[in-house]
Amino acid sequence: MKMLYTADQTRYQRMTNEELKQAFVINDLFQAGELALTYTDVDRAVVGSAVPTSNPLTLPTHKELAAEYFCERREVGIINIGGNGLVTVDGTSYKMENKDSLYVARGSRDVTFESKDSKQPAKFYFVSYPAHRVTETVHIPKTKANAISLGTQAECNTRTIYQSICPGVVDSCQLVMGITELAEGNIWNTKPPHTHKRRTEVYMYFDISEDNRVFHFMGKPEETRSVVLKAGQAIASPSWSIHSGAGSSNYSFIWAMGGENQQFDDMDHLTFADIG
Ligand SMILES: O=C(O)C(=O)C[C@H](O)C(=O)CO
Ligand SMILES: [Zn+2]
Repeated sequence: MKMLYTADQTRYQRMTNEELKQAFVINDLFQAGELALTYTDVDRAVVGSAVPTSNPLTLPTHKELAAEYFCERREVGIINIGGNGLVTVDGTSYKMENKDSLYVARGSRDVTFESKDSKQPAKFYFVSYPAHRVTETVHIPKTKANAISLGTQAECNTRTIYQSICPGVVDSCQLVMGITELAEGNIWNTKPPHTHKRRTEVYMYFDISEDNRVFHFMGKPEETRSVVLKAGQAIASPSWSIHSGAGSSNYSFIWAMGGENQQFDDMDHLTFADIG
């Protein structure tokens, strides 16, 4: 398991592009036939992916978790961004179509990932946080997520937020997770930007072609930096940092949060007059 140690709110200001990427970006996700895991220092989020091809892949435990099995004291949110697949939790199999979510509760012993067709493999993305109580494992098809439409074409930020793991949909411990999809011709997410000191967040961008990029803005509002990301890369956002992006085309991203509360709307909103 890789470790991601993020930089603090003074040090990031002096970093080069490459140093910012090393401190905040996870860039080894979605390798065919592999399961990847990164343990971060943002609320102890573990960020990973599994792309099963001919064989199923199993969620392993690691020394850093100090646990007999991965979910002994952890919850996991999984979203499939690839072909149809299956996630099996302690003998129960859940069909995972494109953009379906699965919440895996603390105490689940065995978690395995499979693709229906190895030529069009499922691409499972997941984020895990420590969990303080045992809840239930729940499958959330995309159609069951809270769908919130935001933005305007004139401001290039027409988008739909799908909240699939959040209070009212799933009883989770810390985790709040979902997908934001930008409509064609729209490029801005999280506009205007915000922070939320109560929670940290991880964004993973996808559904953008190889020759396009998302310019992700991070840092203290008055001292922002951009990090240029391509499809399949994730970026950790400490509680003091804005997290917003503009793409060279439209795209989607998965956001996941952990921390003090689970209130999606508990944000410290900014205006562009606050951004430097
Ligand atoms: O486009 C948006 O706005 C978002 O997707 C916002 C994120 O979900 C977020 O940052 C929640 O705190
Ligand atoms: Zn946020």
